[in-house]
Amino acid sequence: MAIVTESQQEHRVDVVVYLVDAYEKDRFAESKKELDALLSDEGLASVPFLILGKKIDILYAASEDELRYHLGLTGVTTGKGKVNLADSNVRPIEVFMCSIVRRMGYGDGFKWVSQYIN
Ligand SMILES: Nc1nc2c(ncn2[C@@H]2O[C@H](COP(=O)(O)OP(=O)(O)OP(=O)(O)O)[C@@H](O)[C@H]2O)c(=O)[nH]1
Repeated sequence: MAIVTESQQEHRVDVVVYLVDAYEKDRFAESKKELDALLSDEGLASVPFLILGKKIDILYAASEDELRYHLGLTGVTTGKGKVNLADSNVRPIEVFMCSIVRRMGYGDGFKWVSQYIN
């Protein structure tokens, strides 16, 4: 599932938040296909992508590295913390793991992506 937020006035997309169920490993291929389509959308070329791997509270959910691998993001993600990409042509993209029921993880992701929204 992707949540695309647009600024009200300019109809400009500010960020893509892409949610993947870390527990449903048999759907990773499908998730990768959808994600790849969004990543190659010219209209989103410079838009930051926050990938949220959810349901990590469930036993056997994929680890962050596993999810990164299955989504084809190994070596592609741009780094957590403060990473200045303003002078580069690199689109910010990062994976954060979370549990909605335990209310954990997603805050770090939104904090990370907020540094790239003007
Ligand atoms: N344990 C757990 N349950 C969650 C989490 N996030 C959502 N759920 C529950 O999972 C159920 C289905 O919600 P989602 O998976 O978010 O819904 P969805 O993505 O529209 O469903 P699918 O398209 O079928 O994957 C609901 O009962 C949620 O409360 C989580 O992080 N941990």
